[in-house]
Amino acid sequence: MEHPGAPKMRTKDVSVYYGDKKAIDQVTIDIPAEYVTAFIGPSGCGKSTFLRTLNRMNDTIPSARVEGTIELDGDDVYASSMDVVQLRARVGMVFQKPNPFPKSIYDNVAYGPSIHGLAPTKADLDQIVEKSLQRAGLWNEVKDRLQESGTALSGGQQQRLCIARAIAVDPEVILMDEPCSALDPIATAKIEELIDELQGRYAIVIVTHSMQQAARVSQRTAFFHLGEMVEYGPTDAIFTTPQEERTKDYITGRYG
Ligand SMILES: Nc1ncnc2c1ncn2[C@@H]1O[C@H](COP(=O)(O)OP(=O)(O)OP(=O)(O)O)[C@@H](O)[C@H]1O
Repeated sequence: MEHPGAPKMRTKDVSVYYGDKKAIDQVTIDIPAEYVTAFIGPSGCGKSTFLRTLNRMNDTIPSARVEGTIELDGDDVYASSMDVVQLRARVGMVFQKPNPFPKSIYDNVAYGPSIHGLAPTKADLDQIVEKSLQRAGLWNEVKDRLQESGTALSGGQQQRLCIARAIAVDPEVILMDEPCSALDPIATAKIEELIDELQGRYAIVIVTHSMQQAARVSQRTAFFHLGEMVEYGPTDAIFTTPQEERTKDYITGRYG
């Protein structure tokens, strides 16, 4: 790695349509390899839509169409040769509502590495499960109940389980779509601490409604408005010396 801000993903002139409606207009951005990048902006401005283009989650929406180019370490994400299952292991995703599989805690984490052939033996798999749960800050809370259902955990624990599940396949990028919006303040603080610990190991992109959260967890912030990326830069600069009028209006609470 040349420097922490070196790009992991690059998008160029990315537009996204739902049918005839344009939801994202020509977004060009470099996502740094070792930073947390926050996407902020008012409701409906396209943050989630753009996030989902990065690992082709929009493929699951029949009316969605993506134009422009997106690269992951120089690989064209939308190339016909791109294996989407592999892509989503390299670019993992954590959703707004924790969505563990209705399986044991162990199986939730073990499933990905098993289907991707990352664990030749049961001992290897055990080790991946333990390491992933540790990294997700959940190991101590669940180590004695790995066979219990993932859905029996609290909301905050379920979200950390989903992060462990993403980590287990050794991703390069983790996309988080408002990962704390269904959580209480204590569970939210734990996820924010966790993001801090994971920073540097993975490129992390987080969509958040909370400017405070963006300021706390990210090193880079992109401000979206009406499908455009209006401004992008170091988080401190976006919040203290925004260059664009629309960014200024948003961070001072004039709309949103
Ligand atoms: N599956 C879909 N089909 C059609 N239109 C959609 C779909 N998903 C989103 N949109 C539209 O695309 C635009 C951007 O939505 P998106 O959810 O990406 O914005 P957002 O900034 O993430 O909003 P929020 O913060 O409220 O989640 C909105 O006008 C929305 O109505």
